[in-house]
Amino acid sequence: MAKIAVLGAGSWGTALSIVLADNKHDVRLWTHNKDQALEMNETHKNEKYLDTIIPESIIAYNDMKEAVSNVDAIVIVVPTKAIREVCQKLTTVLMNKPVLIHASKGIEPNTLKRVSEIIDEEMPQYIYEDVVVLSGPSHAEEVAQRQPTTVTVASLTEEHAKYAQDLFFNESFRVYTSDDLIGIELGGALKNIIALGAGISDGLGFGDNAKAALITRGLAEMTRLGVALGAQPLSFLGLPGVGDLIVTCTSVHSRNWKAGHLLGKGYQLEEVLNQMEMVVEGVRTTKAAYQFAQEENVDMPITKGIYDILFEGKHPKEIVQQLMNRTKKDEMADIFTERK
Ligand SMILES: NC(=O)C1=CN([C@@H]2O[C@H](COP(=O)(O)OP(=O)(O)OC[C@H]3O[C@@H](n4cnc5c(N)ncnc54)[C@H](OP(=O)(O)O)[C@@H]3O)[C@@H](O)[C@H]2O)C=CC1
Ligand SMILES: O=C(CO)COP(=O)(O)O
Repeated sequence: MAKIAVLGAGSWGTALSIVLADNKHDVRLWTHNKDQALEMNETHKNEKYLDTIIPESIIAYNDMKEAVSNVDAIVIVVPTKAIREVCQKLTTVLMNKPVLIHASKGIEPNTLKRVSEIIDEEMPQYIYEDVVVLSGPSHAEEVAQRQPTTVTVASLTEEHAKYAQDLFFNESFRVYTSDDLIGIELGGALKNIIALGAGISDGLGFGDNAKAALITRGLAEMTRLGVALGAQPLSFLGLPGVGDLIVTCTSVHSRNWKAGHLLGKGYQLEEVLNQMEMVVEGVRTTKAAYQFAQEENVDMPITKGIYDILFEGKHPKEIVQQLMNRTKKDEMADIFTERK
């Protein structure tokens, strides 16, 4: 059995800790909030984030140095905007050389870095083994109830992807491997933009046809950007692509869908984010993908429309009109290579 520190005690960090504890690993769940660590150790609950009893074998820590002492693996599960800060702290306290696994889904605006690139940038590579990404259709609420879930892990080395697969794999949590680190990270990040769109569409009162269109054409533009950035196109047909699009665009659990739904109902972005108690990764990732698409000269009309709603104050109905009235085209034209 492995000794594993999970950094980030929100809904996803807690759910992944439960999977690892079910697999009999020694799990240390680190939070930057002292009261939350006390609550979890005393009550075995993390009420703000998950409506589930946490196995007693999971020990919560507020001291990162203690949490990561002599661990074999570290799972980083904080919002993308907190990755740099957590890696900087980790660099000062890490004594051995664990495998790093991350399960965060975002791209950083301005730098346009994926999470594994941020980790590489913030941490000297001699203090960790490798970075593995874990991604796929996996709402924390269902994982914590041991409902059947499938995800994909990817890294630059097969050995470390397989290691992560072994750590998490169990009868309700099926883990596949992939060698496409870029595609698996981008799929999980970019689908959040489309989930915002699906929520907006529902908030406007549109039905299943509009949502199916968003998912399908969203997949086309995710794939276009991904391929331009070096991802394998088939990865977008897998769990972190189509799978995660379906779950996030159609589930009441999705934070991105919920935020989009409020936007579609007419709330302003600031009001929406004030109402959400959990991270809505799609907002920052929309900015990053919009910047990326401009830089790479890739056509991403849905992403641009959502960018305009979020950051340019455009009304969602105006964006729907724009999207529907784009130039006529062949559905599969330049599906992977289209440039503006
Ligand atoms: N929830 C889900 O079902 C899934 C989420 N993900 C991804 O996992 C990542 C985390 O999401 P999720 O758990 O849902 O987010 P939540 O909003 O549920 O929780 C975020 C957690 O990170 C903590 N945190 C925020 N900033 C920092 C910081 N600077 N240092 C340390 N801890 C910090 C928060 O602490 P505080 O309470 O103090 O704010 C909170 O404990 C995201 O990238 C998300 O896309 C991926 C798959 C499924
Ligand atoms: O990535 C997720 C499920 O796979 C979670 O999505 P939300 O952040 O929209 O809840």
